[in-house]
Amino acid sequence: MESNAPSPSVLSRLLNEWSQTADDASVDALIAANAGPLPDSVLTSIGRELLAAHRNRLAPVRVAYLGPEHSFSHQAAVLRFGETTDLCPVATIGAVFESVAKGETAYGLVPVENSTDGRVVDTLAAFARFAGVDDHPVRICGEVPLPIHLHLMSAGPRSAVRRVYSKPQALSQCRGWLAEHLPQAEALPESSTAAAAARAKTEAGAAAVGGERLAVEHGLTILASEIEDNPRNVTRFAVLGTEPAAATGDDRTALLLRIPHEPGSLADTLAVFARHEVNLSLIESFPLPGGEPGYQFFLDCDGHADDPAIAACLRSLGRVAKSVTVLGSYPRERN
Ligand SMILES: O=C(O)C(=O)C[C@]1(C(=O)O)C=C[C@@H](O)C=C1
Repeated sequence: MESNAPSPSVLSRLLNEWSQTADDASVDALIAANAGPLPDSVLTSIGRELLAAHRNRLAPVRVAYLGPEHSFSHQAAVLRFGETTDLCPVATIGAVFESVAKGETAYGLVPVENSTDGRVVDTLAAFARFAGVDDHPVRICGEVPLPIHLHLMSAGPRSAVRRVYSKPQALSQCRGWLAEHLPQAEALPESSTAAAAARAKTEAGAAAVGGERLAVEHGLTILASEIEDNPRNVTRFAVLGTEPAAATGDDRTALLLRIPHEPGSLADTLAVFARHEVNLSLIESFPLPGGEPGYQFFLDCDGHADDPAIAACLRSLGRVAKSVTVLGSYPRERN
């Protein structure tokens, strides 16, 4: 019987022809020209996978993420780097930074902030720790906004659930639902949603909160779907790397500022952004290391550090702040 499926050699020719000249912008162009029948989301996945497969054949890439497999960090890594990339699960967010810093992996994926729950403390703590190290090579070179849908899953029935495990951020994103629908259950922390699912599989009376794929992989039953308190729940991941990303005209810059611990110092700092007409999209205060009095601040602003306006703003900041660390400039992704 004749098959309509292209042979592997046709596929690899296709792969070569399209991806030899293609880059990330080509995937966007593919979507812009899409007249069906495939939906944009499918075409985006195909384009990205082709590109990733070709790049990996030329120079294999390793990427660290908070595992185990099928965590949201894993999903973000697949979205950004494709299934053919060597995706390496590690146990903590700090270990993702270490892996990139030591050159064990070229990139890392870490969650930075969630639209319901706010900042991810472990990530900011790692940035704060590494920013103090001279010549530290880890920087942000991209972002991945990922819609987060949370499901309650268990090996037993809902009436038997006494403990609900997940990463604290995921538990917090559905704390209203848990309080209303499972008031008898104790919410307990795990190192990731994927680790929580593994535990729910073996522990009687335990359930996990995580992504749909985890239930499939661990043979758990979904007891309640989409339990996130905010239906537009999105987590923004940072892509860590050691090479700076070039300016695209639609970029974001992440900064860590240490400012004098005295009245008016934060106001003076913010006035610099206003004077240079630079828009801020995030500001988070964070304690200084070693219990020193005062705070350090994480800020995201629109633009690239190489843009003249941002470069001038950074020079002025250098005059009011004790230290200014550019954590990275990278293309903005819209979700
Ligand atoms: O535990 C996971 O699955 C993760 O990838 C971590 C993480 C986070 O810490 O924010 C990522 C996305 C969701 O917000 C929940 C958990």
